[in-house]
Amino acid sequence: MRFDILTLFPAMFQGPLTESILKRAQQAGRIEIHLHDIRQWTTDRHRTADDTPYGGGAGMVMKAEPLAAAIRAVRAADERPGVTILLTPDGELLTQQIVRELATLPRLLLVCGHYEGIDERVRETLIDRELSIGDYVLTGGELAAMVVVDAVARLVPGVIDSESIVEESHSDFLLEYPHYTRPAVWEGRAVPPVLLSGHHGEIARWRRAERLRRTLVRRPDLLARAAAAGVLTKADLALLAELGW
Ligand SMILES: NC[C@H]1CCC[C@@H](CNc2ccc(C(N)=O)cn2)C1
Repeated sequence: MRFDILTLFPAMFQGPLTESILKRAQQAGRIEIHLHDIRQWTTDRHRTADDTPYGGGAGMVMKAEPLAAAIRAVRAADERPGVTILLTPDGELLTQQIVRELATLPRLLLVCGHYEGIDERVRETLIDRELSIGDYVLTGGELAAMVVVDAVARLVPGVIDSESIVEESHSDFLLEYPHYTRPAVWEGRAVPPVLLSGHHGEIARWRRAERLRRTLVRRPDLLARAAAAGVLTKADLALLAELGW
């Protein structure tokens, strides 16, 4: 899978995309990440990428010409079809379901805005989808783009071992079961005995019950979505009834 990131600050991506899992995934050729400095497509001496807003008001707006030229040039750089996404607080809220959908694409172009926004005419003509990582405003779209790359890349086959994806949080709307490792007793707190029993069926049932209980307590909204999606078994529903759901 190929990611193209269009930004005014490519250097911001050193670190999250050059360390650990994403670095290894790139070295293994599972994913490609290409950074593009939007200023490369400015044409004036001052390399102007933003300007004052029509209608007045504070702040600056990203100019249409450089951004449009950058998007068109980057799209043309690879024949794989891609979806062009603007990261913005006004966008559709990112969920694991959307992440899974994006992970099936051959290519993603992520546009990182800055200032007060980007010229609306670019949004109307060249942006396919607008996504938000949450209801808060950041200084730029770069951190949001890193979140999207991280969440999507980890679902690309071969990037992480597929077992750990099966029962993680939000995979089926439910939260994760609690995790433990050695020592068996830590500061007087013992690991739940069932996990040391070696009874794999009981362990699976205990973990499923923990996922349901934690989701009920912490994120009842997700439980409703799980029920609507039909991912709750009869056993799940019986247990939830016991828990008062
Ligand atoms: N009008 C402000 C807005 C104009 C366009 C550029 C963004 C950059 N900042 C962002 C980007 C994304 C998110 C998010 N929640 O995904 C938050 N903040 C700021």
